[in-house]
Amino acid sequence: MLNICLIGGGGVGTIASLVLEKSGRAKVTAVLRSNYEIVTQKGFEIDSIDHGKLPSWRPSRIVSSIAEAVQYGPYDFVVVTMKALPDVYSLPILVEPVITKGVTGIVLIQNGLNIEMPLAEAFPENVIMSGVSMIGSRMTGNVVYHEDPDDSFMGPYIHSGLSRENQMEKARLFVEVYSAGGAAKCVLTDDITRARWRKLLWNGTFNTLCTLTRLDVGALQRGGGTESLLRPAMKEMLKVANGAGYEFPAELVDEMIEGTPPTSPFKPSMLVDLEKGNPLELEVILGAPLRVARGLNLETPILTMVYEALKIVQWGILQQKK
Ligand SMILES: NC(=O)C1=CN([C@@H]2O[C@H](COP(=O)(O)OP(=O)(O)OC[C@H]3O[C@@H](n4cnc5c(N)ncnc54)[C@H](OP(=O)(O)O)[C@@H]3O)[C@@H](O)[C@H]2O)C=CC1
Ligand SMILES: CC(C)(CO)C(=O)C(=O)O
Repeated sequence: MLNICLIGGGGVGTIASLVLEKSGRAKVTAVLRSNYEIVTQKGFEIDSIDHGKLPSWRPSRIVSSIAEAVQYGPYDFVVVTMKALPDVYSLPILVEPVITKGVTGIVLIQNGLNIEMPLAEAFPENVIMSGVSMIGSRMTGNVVYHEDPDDSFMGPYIHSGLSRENQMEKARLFVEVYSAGGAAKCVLTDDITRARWRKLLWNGTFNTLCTLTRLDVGALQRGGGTESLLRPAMKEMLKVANGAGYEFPAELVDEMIEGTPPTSPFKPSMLVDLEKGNPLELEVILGAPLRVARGLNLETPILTMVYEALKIVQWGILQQKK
């Protein structure tokens, strides 16, 4: 039985806890924050495309802080399903109390690029892995509405502190357990960064342009944004990915745009965060690839303008939070 600490009981984290517990091979201690009280009292009310309706579900244990979770360690894995916000908090400092050197695998199920790097630097004797998830799952209070299947790539972020085999083994174990819990699809990959770049083509453009215009993905296109901003921005992202050594065909841009029809009322997570007044995952979704572009001397005029504008939006959100 794996002992797992999961931090972040939102849309993704609740479904991940459920899947891990359903495997019968893991006990989850979930660290909750704003929804701690309500979930303790009522459980999570889940409506899931993969798992059906669960009126009052709880993981093995719920705690209100990482400090409280420490006593239930050591953990085989710490799963992080908070928003990736390196400009707001330091993840290595936050998780440090629940990490046992050489033992605990750290799993980041989050959007963005290079999110694993600071953890690999802080914990060179631990396996760091991450998940690129295509799930659609939203949380309000204790209510989870999971509408798109839990479909992900997971794999180790290979670093020099441990043997490659050791890192692949630990990641394989996590994927095995996650798959056993009834996730729609969970595929082990030895190149998680490639999966991250591919998803960034969508997140780096749809998420950011919808947030800037405050429009859903359909309205962004119906309003005339496809040829003026969306496609050129996605081509810039493709150029940076290719420059970084992650080759994708030019047709992938058309495929991604065609796969997101102008009739869709879908709001990307960054727009949802803006509407809730929450910080945006701007640095990992757009800042990180643009830093790669700068290092490669690649021009990204549209993405750079979008990034600079959203940095000001982020500043406004963080001022409100103070
Ligand atoms: N939702 C989706 O469909 C998808 C999301 N993703 C990615 O998955 C990641 C998670 O997203 P999502 O589940 O939607 O995010 P949510 O905002 O729904 O959930 C994040 C949770 O983390 C909690 N949290 C934040 N900081 C702490 C802390 N210090 N201690 C304990 N809990 C904390 C938040 O609590 P509080 O309420 O107190 O802020 C919140 O419950 C993101 O990187 C997102 O981009 C990827 C694909 C799809
Ligand atoms: C692509 C999508 C919708 C994941 O399912 C996403 O990652 C987001 O909204 O940020």
